[in-house]
Amino acid sequence: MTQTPDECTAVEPAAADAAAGSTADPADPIVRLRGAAFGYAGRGRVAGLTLDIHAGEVIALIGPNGSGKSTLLRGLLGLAEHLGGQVQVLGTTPTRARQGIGTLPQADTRDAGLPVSLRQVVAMGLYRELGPLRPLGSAGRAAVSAALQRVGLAGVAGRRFGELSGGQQQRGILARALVSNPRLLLLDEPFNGLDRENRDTLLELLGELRAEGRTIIVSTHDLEIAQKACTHVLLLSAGHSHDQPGHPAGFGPIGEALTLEAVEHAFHDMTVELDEHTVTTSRETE
Ligand SMILES: Nc1ncnc2c1ncn2[C@@H]1O[C@H](COP(=O)(O)OP(=O)(O)OP(=O)(O)O)[C@@H](O)[C@H]1O
Repeated sequence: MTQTPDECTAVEPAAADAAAGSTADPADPIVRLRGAAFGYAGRGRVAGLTLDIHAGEVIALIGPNGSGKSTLLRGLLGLAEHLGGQVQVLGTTPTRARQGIGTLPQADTRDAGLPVSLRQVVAMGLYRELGPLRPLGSAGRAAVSAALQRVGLAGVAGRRFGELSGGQQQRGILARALVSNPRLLLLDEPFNGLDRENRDTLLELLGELRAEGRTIIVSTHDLEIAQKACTHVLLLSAGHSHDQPGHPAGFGPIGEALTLEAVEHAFHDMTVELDEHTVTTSRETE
């Protein structure tokens, strides 16, 4: 990952889309942002993003609540509004790139009550390619089985998704993200609420995915995960007031950019403590 100066003036999203176009070169970065801003209802929630993420890099996305981590991940999928700057994902626009991206949204955004089996949940990861009404076919079924095997859940494939433990559901959603063999994975706090065993399993899996050369952006508050599984860190800081968008506070290889000073800078109005492996924060005014 290289950090470049914010040399590109913001352009209209439509112009950025046209620029992204179909001229993708395999050597191009997987994600290229130039002064990018994302938000909702016309209001920027994260802005000033200028960076390149290259194939095989695993980025830990760290920042206080509300700094825009989820908004950035959603922006890369075309699900949050692109409000300025240039955005290129897999050589094209986020919306067009979406099919090539595996995602794991935050646990609280999922509907675990749906009457579907784990196998059906994982198969949903193929519907963007297949279309929802097309049968999976033998290749699709084999991909679903392989993804379930990979996350250690082959034995519970037929169980109703909502009956699985939180850790199993999380691994199931990761299988859904992996089933289409994506080049880019966007994982939003995949370790939240996991017990030690599930956390270790996921950490090991992340290491394997990294070794395979996949590009991954993973938001986390867990520094041990950042240090063990990631090659780079992007620190986001919240705006100084509620009206201001979050913005980058540090960016680079883990060994250089993930320091206590940098984390304190990102969590600027909070007291930061690093326990065994987690960033714990409290408001200075508390
Ligand atoms: N769908 C939405 N519509 C409007 N505002 C939103 C929406 N989702 C998030 N926001 C707002 O955008 C800001 C950034 O939120 P976001 O969820 O991206 O932060 P985050 O860094 O991921 O936080 P957390 O660590 O709590 O998940 C917050 O002020 C939040 O209230």
